[in-house]
Amino acid sequence: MSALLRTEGVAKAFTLHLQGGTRIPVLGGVDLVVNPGECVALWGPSGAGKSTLMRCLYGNYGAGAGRILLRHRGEEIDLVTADPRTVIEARRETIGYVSQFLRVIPRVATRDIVAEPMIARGMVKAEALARATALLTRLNLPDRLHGLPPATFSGGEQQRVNLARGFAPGYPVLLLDEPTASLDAGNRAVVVEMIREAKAAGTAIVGIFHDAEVREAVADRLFDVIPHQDAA
Ligand SMILES: Nc1ncnc2c1ncn2[C@@H]1O[C@H](COP(=O)(O)OP(=O)(O)OP(=O)(O)O)[C@@H](O)[C@H]1O
Repeated sequence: MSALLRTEGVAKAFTLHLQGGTRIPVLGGVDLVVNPGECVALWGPSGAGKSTLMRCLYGNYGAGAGRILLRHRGEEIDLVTADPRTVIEARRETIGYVSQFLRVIPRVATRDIVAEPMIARGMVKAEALARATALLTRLNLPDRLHGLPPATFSGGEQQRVNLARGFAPGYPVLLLDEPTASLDAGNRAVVVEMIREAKAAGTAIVGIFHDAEVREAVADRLFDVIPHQDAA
C-alpha cells in the first residue's frame, strides 16, 4: 500500500528573535507514515509538539529539516521544498486541515464559507451549496444560521462550520486538530461517524484527539510525538 502522507526525519525548532534569539527545539527525527483509510492519532504530553507537527504537515510552519511527502496528482511532492504555488494547489485538491478555531471571513455567509473549497475544486455552485447545507444540517447547525456570517456564533457552532468546510470536499488527506474540543456528546458522535465514513472512503487522517472516547472510536494507532533536543 502506498502512503498518502509520510515524513522522513522532520525537525522543527523555534527561534525567539525578541528573546535574544533563544532557540526552542521541538521536533526531531519524525518519521510518520499514513496510509489510505487509516487514522493516526498524534500522542504525547502537553507541549510535546503535536500541534507544531500538524502545522508542519500542512505547510503552515516550515520544517527545519527532513521531508514531508504528500501523494498529490499521482506523485509524491515534498511540502518542505515545494514552491508556494504547488502548496496552494495541494491544499485545494489533496490535503485539508480542520483547525480548532474558525478563521472568520467577514460578511461571508456560513453556507458560502463551507461551499467555497468545493467550488475551488470545480464543483458547480448549486451542487456545492446543496452539499454545504446537507453537512451543516447533519452537524445540527440550525437552518436560520446557514445564511449568516459565523463571526458571532458560539465556539461549538464555529467548530462545526469548520468541520463542514474541512470534510465537504472529500480531500484524500485530512488533518484534524482536536475536531471535537468544543462539541456536545451528540455532535461528537456525528463527527466520529464522519471520520469513520471518510476512512471507509480511503481518506488518510492525522488527528489530535484529547477526548479519549473519540480517539478510541476513530484511531487505528497512536504516533508518539517525542520532544527532541536535537531539533533543527
Ligand atoms: N510559534 C511558536 N513560537 C515559539 N514556540 C512555540 C511556537 N509554537 C509552539 N511553540 C512551543 O513548542 C512546543 C510545542 O508546542 P505544541 O503546541 O506543538 O505542543 P502540543 O503537543 O500540541 O501541546 P498541547 O497538547 O498542550 O496542545 C511548546 O513548548 C511551545 O511553547
